[in-house]
Amino acid sequence: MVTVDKYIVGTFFASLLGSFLLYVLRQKTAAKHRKRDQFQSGQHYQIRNDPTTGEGGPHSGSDVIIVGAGVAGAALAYTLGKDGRRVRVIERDLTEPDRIVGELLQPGGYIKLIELGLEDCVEEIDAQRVLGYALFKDGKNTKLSYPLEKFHSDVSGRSFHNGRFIQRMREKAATLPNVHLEQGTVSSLLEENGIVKGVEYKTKAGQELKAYAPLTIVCDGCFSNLRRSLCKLEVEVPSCFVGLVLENCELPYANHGHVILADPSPILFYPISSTEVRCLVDVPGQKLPSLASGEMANYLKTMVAPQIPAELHDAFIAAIDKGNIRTMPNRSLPAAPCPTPGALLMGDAFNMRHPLTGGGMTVALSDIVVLRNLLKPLHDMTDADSLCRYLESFYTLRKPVASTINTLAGALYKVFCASPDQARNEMRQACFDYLSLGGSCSTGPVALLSGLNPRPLSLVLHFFAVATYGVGRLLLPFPSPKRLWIGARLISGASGIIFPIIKAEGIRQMFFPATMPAYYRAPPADEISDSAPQESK
Ligand SMILES: Cc1cc2nc3c(=O)[nH]c(=O)nc-3n(C[C@H](O)[C@H](O)[C@H](O)COP(=O)(O)OP(=O)(O)OC[C@H]3O[C@@H](n4cnc5c(N)ncnc54)[C@H](O)[C@@H]3O)c2cc1C
Repeated sequence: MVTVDKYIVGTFFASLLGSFLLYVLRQKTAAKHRKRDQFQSGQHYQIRNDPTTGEGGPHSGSDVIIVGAGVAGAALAYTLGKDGRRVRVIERDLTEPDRIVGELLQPGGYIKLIELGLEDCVEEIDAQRVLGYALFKDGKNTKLSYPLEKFHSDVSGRSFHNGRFIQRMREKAATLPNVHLEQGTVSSLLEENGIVKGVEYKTKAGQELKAYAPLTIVCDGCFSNLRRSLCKLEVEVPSCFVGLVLENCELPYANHGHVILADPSPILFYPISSTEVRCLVDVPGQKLPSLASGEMANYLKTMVAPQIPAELHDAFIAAIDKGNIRTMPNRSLPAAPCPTPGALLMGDAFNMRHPLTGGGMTVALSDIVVLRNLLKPLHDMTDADSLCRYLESFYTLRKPVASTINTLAGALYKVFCASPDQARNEMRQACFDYLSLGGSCSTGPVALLSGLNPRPLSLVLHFFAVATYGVGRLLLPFPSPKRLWIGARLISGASGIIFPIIKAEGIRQMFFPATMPAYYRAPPADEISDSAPQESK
């Protein structure tokens, strides 16, 4: 009897405790949802205990101003905030972005996300795991898996709605008490004697304000208005992407990106949620068929639809008929900084590559890791000149990762485009067949593309292995003068593709970074301190 009583009393208290825990959990979840809703409507943000609002005067409260809270700005704000910096972020629009960019994060980028402590930002957004690519050409296809065997089981690519990912990062950054996120459009950098002291911006209410900090990091994206004085502007626009969302369809290879080597240029498909597939159709040049006149819908139906896998055809046509067709220019901008005391460029404002390989976010996140490590030992950043000299090493240290991803994107885009030139088409076919060989012929290039092994030398070796493979096939079993000639043009065409890109990246920085003096630059002595900012909890 006593045992039964004990059992009843025990059960009573256990259920009481259970109900209490359930209540606490519910309250927490409800608060989390309320906060998420506020974030999505953009109402949440406000400056907390920030003395620099308005004309606060030089460096009165922030260590760093970040312009733009997109992929780079939001991740950077969290990273520097976590390291104890007082960060002020000014973003033009804090509502959830709705864009066709930055939807596939390569596994190399996901690893950087882990290094920054931001990996939970791809959770709760219906992100999809990406395990590799499938390549389609002339009715044949081949599956190229990411070489993930040596990594933690959680590591893979992730694809998602860009806006949801960004909103999660903004939300996480704003949880830090020393990060202040506000809505405003920065109109100019405030410069005194060649040193950037801060920014001038307009608030949502139309008020014009100034903000000051020892370091201003400009992350205002691909259409940056502020980069003009901070880098050499050599933006190229080789093509545009036309974006559609396909619903209710299954990709031929689940959890894979799909690249169709179509005519005139590639078409991409990848999942962005459990029910949606993003399609990006590349259109060479800058002039697009008109959306308004229906020319675009006609182009997609007559020129593109016949080239896509049959499984996707109906959903593709339905997406065109639904009418939500978006376009974006595909820009490339080699990193060519004009080091300026008090300011730094990051993200697409600084460096862009063709988005065919989905490398932009990986480069941005990798750059943030490099910058974080450089800034970590610094206590005081007020000596703008010595900080600027020290940060020149950033441009060299970022090179192995950034230049490999950039070069591959530019070269692959050119190789994957159809061409009337027979030598170029041989190279395109050789590339498809080389990747289909499997083994290191597929894992090597995929490791480069995914950011898992971003080594410039490996890139050049694989690129010329493809060209040699193409020439070998032309010459075997019996070379003819015509085939010899095509082979020679193939090699010269391959060189003509890759060498200008490498030159723009900087041969020495790319292949021999350790020979650059900036590589060894030490932090300014009087700015290092034992009491460097502490990590925020
Ligand atoms: C069509 C296309 C598809 C792409 N797909 C991929 C992909 O699948 N994977 C991948 O890794 N990369 C992809 N990229 C590249 C990727 O989108 C970028 O590399 C990445 O978004 C760069 O982040 P960012 O923070 O520099 O710019 P953004 O994410 O664009 O953020 C810039 C932010 O600055 C704000 N801003 C701008 N001006 C001001 C101002 N004056 N004041 C205040 N705020 C301002 C903007 O509102 C915005 O929030 C793609 C690019 C294109 C063009």
